[in-house]
Amino acid sequence: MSLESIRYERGRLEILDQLLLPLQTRYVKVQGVEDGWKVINKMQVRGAPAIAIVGCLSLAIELLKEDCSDKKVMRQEIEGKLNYLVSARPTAVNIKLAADDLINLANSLSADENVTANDFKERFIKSIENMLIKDIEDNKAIGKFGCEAILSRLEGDSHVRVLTHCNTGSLATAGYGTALGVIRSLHAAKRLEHVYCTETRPYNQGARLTAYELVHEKIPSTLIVDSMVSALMHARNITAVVVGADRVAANGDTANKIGTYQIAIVAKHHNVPFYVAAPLTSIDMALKSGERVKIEERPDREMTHIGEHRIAAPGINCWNPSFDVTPASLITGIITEKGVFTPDKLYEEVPK
Ligand SMILES: CSC[C@H]1O[C@H](OP(=O)(O)O)[C@H](O)[C@@H]1O
Repeated sequence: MSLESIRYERGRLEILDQLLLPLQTRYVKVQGVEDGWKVINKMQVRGAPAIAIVGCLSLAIELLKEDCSDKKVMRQEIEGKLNYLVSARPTAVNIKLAADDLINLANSLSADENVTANDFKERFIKSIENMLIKDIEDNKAIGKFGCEAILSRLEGDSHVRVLTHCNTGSLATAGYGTALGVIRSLHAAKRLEHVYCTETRPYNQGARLTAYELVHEKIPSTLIVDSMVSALMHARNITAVVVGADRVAANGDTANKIGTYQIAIVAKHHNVPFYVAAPLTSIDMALKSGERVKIEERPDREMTHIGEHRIAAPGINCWNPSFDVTPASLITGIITEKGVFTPDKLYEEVPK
């Protein structure tokens, strides 16, 4: 079993085709930005951080092959290719923020007369490669802070039962994961009694990917159908819910996988703390609230079929939004690599 969603060395990028998991482990070569756009849009690679990292690495691969001596031309091409990559999926903000940072870097390298075209290329590609390392460091810090936050609400050394949704692990990031990173940290601290993961229809990130990661690491876990969340909270004493994020607005409203909003409502009803785990690269401080988040709608076939097998009546209309927005009022805390913030304090307290 491989949990490495991204395989990269300079000049070579492969991604684990997550459409084939858990039954097949197959890596797909990414040889430029067109390949990068395709594997993101088809969800062969998915997860807000992984989308940003793979998209930018696909640009690094393409740039390395180019023999360009004109920095201004390079800068222009970089901007165009990054804007193209951002268009692959609209809801997660990570790739947009990464593109903005990289365009700013390209502008400053292009304007600096002491920087040669080769220096430009080297420093630009290095900046993208650093995203891989930083993402894992951020996730380890998220795991630590999230573990501390959940345990701080308990007395003694009791063990916790956690519910999570979708996939936020090594298959959604460069490694370790965000919400699943919190779960890994609780497990490492020997304080995790059990984790429940939802199947997360229709792409089944939970049943196919999160379950895959949990089984691989022998973390005590149970898969539940999305519609079981209320019954689970009624029947089992769930300590906390921890989910990921695709775009957190400045007021703490959070866009995440479809179904997150209703889990937050059920958690509120049962007085179960509801945490969002997300790196700062998932926080869109330019967005005042979740009202205006663009929610991606995906093809009907992702609902009506599992693989080649049709499971819905031919001719039925479908509505397939890939995300929903959980209002800040339902969120206990936002766990980042810089600490845990209540939604009302996020804008003023998160380091800019
Ligand atoms: C670590 S962020 C993962 C985030 O992305 C997932 O969406 P998708 O699988 O469509 O890329 C889901 O919303 C997760 O919470």
